[in-house]
Amino acid sequence: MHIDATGLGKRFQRDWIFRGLTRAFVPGSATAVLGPNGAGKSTLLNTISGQLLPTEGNLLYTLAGRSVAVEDVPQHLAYAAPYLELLEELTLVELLHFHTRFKALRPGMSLDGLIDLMYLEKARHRLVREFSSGMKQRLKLALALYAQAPLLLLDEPTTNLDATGVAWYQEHVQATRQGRTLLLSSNVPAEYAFCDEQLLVTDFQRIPAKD
Ligand SMILES: Nc1ncnc2c1ncn2[C@@H]1O[C@H](COP(=O)(O)OP(=O)(O)OP(=O)(O)O)[C@@H](O)[C@H]1O
Repeated sequence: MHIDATGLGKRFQRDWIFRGLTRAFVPGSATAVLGPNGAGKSTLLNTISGQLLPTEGNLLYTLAGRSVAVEDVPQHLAYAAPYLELLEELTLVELLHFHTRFKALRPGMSLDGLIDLMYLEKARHRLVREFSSGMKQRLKLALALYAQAPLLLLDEPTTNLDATGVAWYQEHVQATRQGRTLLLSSNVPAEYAFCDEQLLVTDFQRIPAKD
């Protein structure tokens, strides 16, 4: 998906979180959205995903040469973030069946294939609520990475992962990023080292107020 942000700004009450952001995000690119805690990385991802309305500026989405209305962006989007919860009252297999009714897996990937690559074969019939935080994170990431979605947003993707989990993430993000538009919010170099673009949110916080 091609995304054109023009003069994008977001304000909560009187505070501008970012302002004057003009940038294109293109298929095949991976952009690391960087900045210290509270800088506005998640706010920017949520604005680009269409879940938060910008206070000013425009976002235009184009897919295969056709414009996409902001309300239709979710159907083209896969999003993994610490604040997006899993349905923990389901078993792993139940959750995968439920989730993939709304968000199909990419061609060639099956539910069993996904369970295998997450190393969760023994947990097929366990409630997700009983998973460790690292198992839950691998599940969130696998659902996003292997979704059939041209726009991929990852917020702090290695949260709760140990060194093996981080290596697993690096392998699978590389295996699935081709042709997608990827934005990744992070403070951890191991998460974003592969990204070809960087966007420092604090660069968009010193814009003089017009009002
Ligand atoms: N719904 C909201 N209403 C008011 N203020 C908000 C809201 N959401 C976020 N903020 C504020 O916006 C600022 C940016 O928050 P955000 O979560 O985007 O930062 P972040 O860079 O992702 O931080 P972190 O690295 O800690 O995850 C913070 O000051 C936060 O308190």
